[in-house]
Amino acid sequence: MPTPPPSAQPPAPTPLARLQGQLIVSVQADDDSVLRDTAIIAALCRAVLTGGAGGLRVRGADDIRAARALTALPIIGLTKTRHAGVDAFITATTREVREVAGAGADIVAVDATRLTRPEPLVDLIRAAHDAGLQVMADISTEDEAEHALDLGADTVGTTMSGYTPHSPQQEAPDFALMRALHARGLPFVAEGRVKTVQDALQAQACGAFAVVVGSAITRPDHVTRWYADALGTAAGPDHALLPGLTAEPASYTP
Ligand SMILES: CC(=O)N[C@H](C=O)[C@@H](O)[C@H](O)[C@H](O)COP(=O)(O)O
Repeated sequence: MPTPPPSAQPPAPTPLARLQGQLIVSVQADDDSVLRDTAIIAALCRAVLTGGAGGLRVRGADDIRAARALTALPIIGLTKTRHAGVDAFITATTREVREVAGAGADIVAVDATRLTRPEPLVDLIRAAHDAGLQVMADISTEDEAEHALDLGADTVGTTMSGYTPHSPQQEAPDFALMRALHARGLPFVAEGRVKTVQDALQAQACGAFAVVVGSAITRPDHVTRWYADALGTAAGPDHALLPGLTAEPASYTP
């Protein structure tokens, strides 16, 4: 039977469509963490892919390239940069959008809050689409979500709730925001302080089309701190590590 012409074939699902219902694992390490090393990030990516992650969220060109070499599953890429005089820090410039695209991400996460920003959000969205990437707009409120989607973002993430002064400061994921987005028919990824399987299930029940879990899976230093603080046994690295060893990254090259 002859192969149908390309136009007759169904279009390939978009990276976001492939993430529907999936667990996305954010594999990032803080700059002052001993885990802040691309080889370690790559090993963590392999571990979570083995465990059943349906996608990855990865920061910085080197780590995105390392993740790309491991999987064809969707990768959400981002940068985190403190820009002089402004507050937005998640992929806030078109140069960084292109850097994330060049490193092989499928989706770019951009700061879509109303924090002060170096470049207009609409320019970031356009740059991403021009580079063939979908856009996940990281927001902290319903209004920010609506605005980002109006400007052409492909989805929003609740990532920034709790990290802007105008959103609720709380330990739990922002389920109220999730419910509000769902009630307005706005597509969203649940992200931010999803710490337990129960949290992830609740996020799904609130209408999330995918759930991102970061620290609870890939930041053992943070998770240990949660337990130690709760038990009242927290000791600093000076107490725990032998002289000469620090909690600083071993071989990080920015
Ligand atoms: C606010 C901010 O900078 N969030 C960052 C965004 O990429 C990451 O540091 C978080 O780990 C990620 O959002 C996942 O969240 P959690 O680690 O809580 O599961």
